Amino acid sequence: MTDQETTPNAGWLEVTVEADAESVEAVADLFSRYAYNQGVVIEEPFVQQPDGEDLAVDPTRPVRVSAYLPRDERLSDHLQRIAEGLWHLRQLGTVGEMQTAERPEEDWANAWKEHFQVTRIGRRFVIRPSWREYTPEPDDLVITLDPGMAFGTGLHPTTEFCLRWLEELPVEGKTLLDAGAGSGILSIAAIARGAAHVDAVEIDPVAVKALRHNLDLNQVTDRVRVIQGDVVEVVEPSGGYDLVLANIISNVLIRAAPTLAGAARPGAPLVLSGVITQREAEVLAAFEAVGCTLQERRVAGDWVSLLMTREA
Ligand SMILES: C[S@@+](CC[C@H](N)C(=O)[O-])C[C@H]1O[C@@H](n2cnc3c(N)ncnc32)[C@H](O)[C@@H]1O
Repeated sequence: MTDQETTPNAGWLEVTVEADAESVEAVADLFSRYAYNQGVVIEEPFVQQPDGEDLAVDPTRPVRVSAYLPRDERLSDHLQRIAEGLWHLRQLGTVGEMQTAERPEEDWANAWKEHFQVTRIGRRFVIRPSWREYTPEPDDLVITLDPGMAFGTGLHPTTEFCLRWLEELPVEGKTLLDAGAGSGILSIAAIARGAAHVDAVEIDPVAVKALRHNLDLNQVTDRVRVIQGDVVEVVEPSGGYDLVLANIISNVLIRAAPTLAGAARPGAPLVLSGVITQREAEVLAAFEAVGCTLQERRVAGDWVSLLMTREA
């Protein structure tokens, strides 16, 4: 967590819901409106393979979304609103019943932080939560993160897809667009791989705060420009980027396809992530319609990532 100036003292109510992949972001958004410092934990049933190669999601474990609500005079009102919100979300997807658990005040620090361990992704990237020690191996590219409420701890398959592409694609000396930058994890990773410059676009002001903080932590503020706003409105469709990264939900990707395709220089790759398999065909069609060609697709459980190139 970032910016925890004061912590309420009356204890916490932890609320948890299990949801399908498509509903997770909406549930997390709902919880974040009432959670302390808008913090939400998403536990993806994702397991890292020992050989570091393949991604795998454990289908026997559901996705869990949880948050800590302060035990204050607004609690019952907030629970009511969450219950209403969950009811609406159940009309659209699979969202389980809300579970609650009392948490004493002293659980707070650990409850947040125990979820985030030092994690190796691919051969070289190591995600280090800012409160954990890590001694790097010679080739490691360490990304120090304080995820706060922003998406992007490296633990989510959609982020991992992008990190693996970043390890494989030519990045050195290039100019990148990170559309939907969240915590800034991909922008920082790109700079660690030798990118010359990244434009990091993020719509959510709370995420932008975490993003700036993480750029500071990694001392890359001079090479990453933060642009707050909707990617469709703030990105130049003639941007001439050498690589476009977009880990955003399908609806936004589809809407932003002309902008993102235009932003890539002719022949440049676009990495699309955040796509659930049910929406893959629509996302693909949207990008093909604006002159992009599929090069490769990777799948992990319900999630798919597409590597496309803009026509030369
Ligand atoms: C799935 S997260 C990805 C975060 C990070 N890039 C990663 O790979 O882990 C998607 C991010 O896109 C942001 N976002 C959603 N719609 C957007 C839009 N129209 N323009 C810019 N950012 C957007 C969200 O606020 C969220 O932080």
